Amino acid sequence: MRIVTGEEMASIDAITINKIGLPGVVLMENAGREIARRLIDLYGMEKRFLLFIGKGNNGGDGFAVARMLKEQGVSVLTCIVEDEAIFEGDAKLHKRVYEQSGYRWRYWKEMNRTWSEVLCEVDVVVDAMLGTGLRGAIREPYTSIIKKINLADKEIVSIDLPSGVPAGEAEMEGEPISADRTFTLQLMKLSYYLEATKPYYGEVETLPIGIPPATMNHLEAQRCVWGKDEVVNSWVKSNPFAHKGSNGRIGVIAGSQQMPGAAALSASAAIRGGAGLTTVGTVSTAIQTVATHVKEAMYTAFSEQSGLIAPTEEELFAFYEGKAAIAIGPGIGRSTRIKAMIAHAIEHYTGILILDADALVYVSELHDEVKKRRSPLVLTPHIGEMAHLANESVDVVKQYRFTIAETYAQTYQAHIILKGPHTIVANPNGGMTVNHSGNAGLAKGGSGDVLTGIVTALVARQPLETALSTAVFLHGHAADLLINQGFSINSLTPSDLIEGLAEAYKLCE
Ligand SMILES: NC(=O)C1=CN([C@@H]2O[C@H](COP(=O)(O)OP(=O)(O)OC[C@H]3O[C@@H](n4cnc5c(N)ncnc54)[C@H](OP(=O)(O)O)[C@@H]3O)[C@@H](O)[C@H]2O)[C@@H](O)CC1
Ligand SMILES: Nc1ncnc2c1ncn2[C@@H]1O[C@H](COP(=O)(O)OP(=O)(O)O)[C@@H](O)[C@H]1O
Ligand SMILES: [K+]
Repeated sequence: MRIVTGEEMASIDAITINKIGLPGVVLMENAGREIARRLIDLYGMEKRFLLFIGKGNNGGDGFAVARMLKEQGVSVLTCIVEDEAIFEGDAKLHKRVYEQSGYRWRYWKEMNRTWSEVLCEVDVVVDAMLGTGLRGAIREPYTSIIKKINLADKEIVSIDLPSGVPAGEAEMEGEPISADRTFTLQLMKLSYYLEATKPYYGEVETLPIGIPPATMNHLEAQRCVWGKDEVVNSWVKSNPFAHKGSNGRIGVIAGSQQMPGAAALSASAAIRGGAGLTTVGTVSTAIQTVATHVKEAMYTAFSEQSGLIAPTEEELFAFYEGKAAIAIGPGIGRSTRIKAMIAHAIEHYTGILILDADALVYVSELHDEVKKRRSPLVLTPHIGEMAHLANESVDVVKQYRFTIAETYAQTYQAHIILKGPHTIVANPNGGMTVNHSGNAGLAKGGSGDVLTGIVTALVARQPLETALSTAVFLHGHAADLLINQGFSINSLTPSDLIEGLAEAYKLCE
């Protein structure tokens, strides 16, 4: 499913109406029917509804919902927010149909006088005030009404968007509706995936309103949800005659004297993640520790300096030999020799190169080398690392994570896995996916090392772009399954996660 901004949704609506020829009033009728059906499913026939109607098309949806609820005998109070509001187009037609059906509405100004009595008569507030047409700071009378609704201690259901929440990356200006539930129409809205705006949505359900997929081909940004269906449908089954070599020879350059664990986590995750042959390149002291935990891997002891790897050029070329993918970063630490190694890999390694953690620190100093690279490069930053790469503040990256990941991926022709809740995968061709698995149990040192292992294993045996999105999904899915099996969010560990992959991978098999 696509993820869109308000402007993109408006262009899709316009193509549906003007080119495909499906009138806007039909879309509104569809929205009304779907929402009324879901409201009755969820709350039953006995609950009393109060609908707030804005003067744009979001309000038009509201009239359609109110009419359909009333037709079925449900109790509905309908309130037009703006005094003397002039309705136009599709919203005007739905207002007229509502009125001609014999149903009444009141203005807010009048309802406000008896607000406490009104509240005693209703159970659920339905917010059809502002949708994708919101521009700038929330104005009166919406500001005061939103405040009153939020304070009313009633169940709140928003249509399309919680009123006052922008659909895209624009910053929120003013207090929006704090919904318990949002029925978003046809496509997911981008602000659902942003830290500042997601909490206002409550539970989200996407309802179809009859917009054909052909109306979306013109969109420059190709953002899609990556969930179970996408994982299963894109999975390329392994050949039953596969051997360890054909299942992917990969390398993990990770760990140091101080941090051998990072190498163990990445390597075990790669092995559990399906890699045929995994070689770990690290310092000799780490090998002793890691090898007792990761028995299936092979090991290369690199030259070292002060407890950190400092591989020679010969050692690096030998390590690259025959490997479909190599990940560099977890626990390697920082030094000029490490920077030289990253530069070398970017320039000379011709397989799929994955850079994570400490390796990312040097990428912003190696942007010229990155631009010259012709083989695939995957970067796996969390928000802080992305801020460093893009030379922006963490707050800016949080607010504009889609734009920043997309721009970076296109500028440097790199695949970006921007981690966090709803991890984004941005590909150099402009395609982006947003992950729908995972939970706060992953917010623990080492979870990223596990992801790197899974990514490295999968890119060696699945098509690159789907491998990245699927690796992110399976990482989160393993965490979700463990929580369902009774693990607590607080005590979940990256090692549990690696064990959990066995169950998570069943989805694909
Ligand atoms: N036929 C269709 O196209 C379909 C559309 N659909 C539905 O329509 C929604 C989009 O409709 P839309 O574009 O009319 O905008 P909408 O969200 O109702 O708001 C516009 C109104 O808000 C006002 N306003 C703006 N900013 C404001 C602010 N800061 N503070 C206060 N007021 C502000 C603005 O006032 P103005 O600035 O023009 O005076 C105008 O009156 C979409 O979310 C979906 O629900 C679906 O049914 C499918 C078919
Ligand atoms: N609250 C959360 N919900 C979902 N996923 C999360 C959450 N917090 C962290 N994660 C995931 O856990 C991983 C953490 O990676 P990273 O920040 O690199 O940590 P580490 O330092 O452990 O390597 C990422 O895949 C991230 O998407
Ligand atoms: K709304």
